[in-house]
Amino acid sequence: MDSVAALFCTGALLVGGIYWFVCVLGPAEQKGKSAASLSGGSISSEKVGDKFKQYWSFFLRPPSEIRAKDKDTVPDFVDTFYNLVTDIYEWGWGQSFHFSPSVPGHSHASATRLHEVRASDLISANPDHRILDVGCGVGGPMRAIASHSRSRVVGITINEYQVGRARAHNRKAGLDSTCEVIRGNFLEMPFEDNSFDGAYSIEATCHAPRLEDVYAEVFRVLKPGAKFVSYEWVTTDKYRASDEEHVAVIRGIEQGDALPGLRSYSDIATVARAVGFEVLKEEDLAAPPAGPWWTRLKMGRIAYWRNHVVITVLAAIGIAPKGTVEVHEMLFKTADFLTRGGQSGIFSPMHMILLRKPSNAASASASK
Ligand SMILES: C=C(CC[C@@H](C)[C@H]1CC[C@H]2C3=CC[C@H]4[C@H](C)[C@@H](O)CC[C@]4(C)[C@H]3CC[C@]12C)C(C)C
Ligand SMILES: C[S@@+](CC[C@H](N)C(=O)[O-])C[C@H]1O[C@@H](n2cnc3c(N)ncnc32)[C@H](O)[C@@H]1O
Repeated sequence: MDSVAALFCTGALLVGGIYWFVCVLGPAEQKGKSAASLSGGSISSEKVGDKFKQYWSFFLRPPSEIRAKDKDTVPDFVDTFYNLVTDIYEWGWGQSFHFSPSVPGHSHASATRLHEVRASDLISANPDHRILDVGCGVGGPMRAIASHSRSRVVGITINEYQVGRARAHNRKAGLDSTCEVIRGNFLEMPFEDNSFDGAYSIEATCHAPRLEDVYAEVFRVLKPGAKFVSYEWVTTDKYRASDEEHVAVIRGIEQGDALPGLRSYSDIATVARAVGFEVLKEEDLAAPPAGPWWTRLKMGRIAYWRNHVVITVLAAIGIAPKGTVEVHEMLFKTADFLTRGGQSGIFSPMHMILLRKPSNAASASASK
C-alpha cells in the first residue's frame, strides 16, 4: 500500500511540476499556437536544419556584400526566415510581430493594440477606405486596424505559411470579409496603380535591400492624396560606426532578424522624398517620454529558458523539427542584441514616418 501511495505522490508531483514549468512559469502567448504544433512553416520537417544553415551563412556576410551581390535573392532568404520563425513568434510573442512602447497601466497586449491603432489614425483610415498592409505577418495589426477603423484591409507577405495562418486567424475573428491576405513581394506588388486609399507598414520594410524600391511601389499603388505611415527599424543619432560595441549589437540584430543592413534614421525621409512623397511627420516613437519597448524582451528571459527546454525535449522525441532548437537559440541571442540596442539608445524599431502622395501626382512612381 505504501508503495502505491508513493507512486501516486510521485506521479502527482511530476504532473504538477510539468504543469508549473510549462503553464505557470512565464507562459508562452499561446494564442492559437501550442508548443506541440511548432513547425518549420512551409519547410518540411527534415529540411529545417539545412534551411537554417543556409539562412545563417547568407546573413553572416556583411550587409554591403549582400546588397551588392545578392540583392535579388534577399526576399527568398527572408521567406525562409519566416518559415523558420513564424510558429515560434506566435507561440512566444503573439499574432503581432512587432514591438511597442510600454504604457503604464496597460498590458503588453493593450500597448500593442495602441501602437497599431495609432498607425490607423495617422492615415485617417475610415469605413470607405481600402487600406494596404505592407508586410502583414500573420495579421495581428490588420485585425486591430480593420476592427478599429472599419476599413477593408489587404495585407501582403512574402511568406505562404503566414498567408495560411493570417487567413485562419481572420476567419476565427469573424474578419475574413474585411481582411484579405495575399502572398507577394512588396518590391513588385500585384496591385493596380492608384488602387488604395491608404497604407501602413509595421516593422517590415527593414527587410528590403533598397528602401526606395518598396516606397516607390507603395507610392505607385496609392491614390493621389492618400497617406502612408511606416514604423522603421533604424540606427539613431547615438550610433557610432567607430564604436565596436555599437557595431557588434547592430550586426547581431541584422543577422538574427534577416536584415540586409539597417538604415540610419536620417536616410528615411530622403528616400521618401526621392520617390515623390510629401513628408507630413517624422518621430521616433521610442524616444522619451515613451516607455521602453524592450522591457517585454528582458522580462521574458526565464520563459525563454523554459521554451528552450520544451523545444529541446519536443525535438528529441520527434514532435518538433530538429533544427528548431538552433532557430530558437538564434532568437534567444537576437533578443539580447535587441535589448542592448534599445537600452543604449542606438537602435529604434519604431521610427515613424507619415507620408502623403501629392494630390496632383501622376500614377506611376518617378524613381523606377
Ligand atoms: C520586426 C521583426 C520581429 C520583431 C519581434 C516580433 C521579434 C524579434 C525577436 C523575437 C523573439 C526573440 C526571442 C524569442 C524567445 C527566445 C522565444 O522563446 C519566444 C519568442 C521570442 C520572444 C521571439 C518573439 C518575436 C521577437 C520579439 C523583425 C524580424 C524585422
Ligand atoms: C516582422 S514581420 C511584421 C509583420 C506585421 N507587420 C506585424 O507587425 O505583425 C515582417 C513582415 O514583412 C514581410 N516581408 C518581408 N519582406 C517582404 C517582401 N519582400 N515582400 C512582402 N513581404 C515581406 C514578412 O513576410 C513579414 O510578414
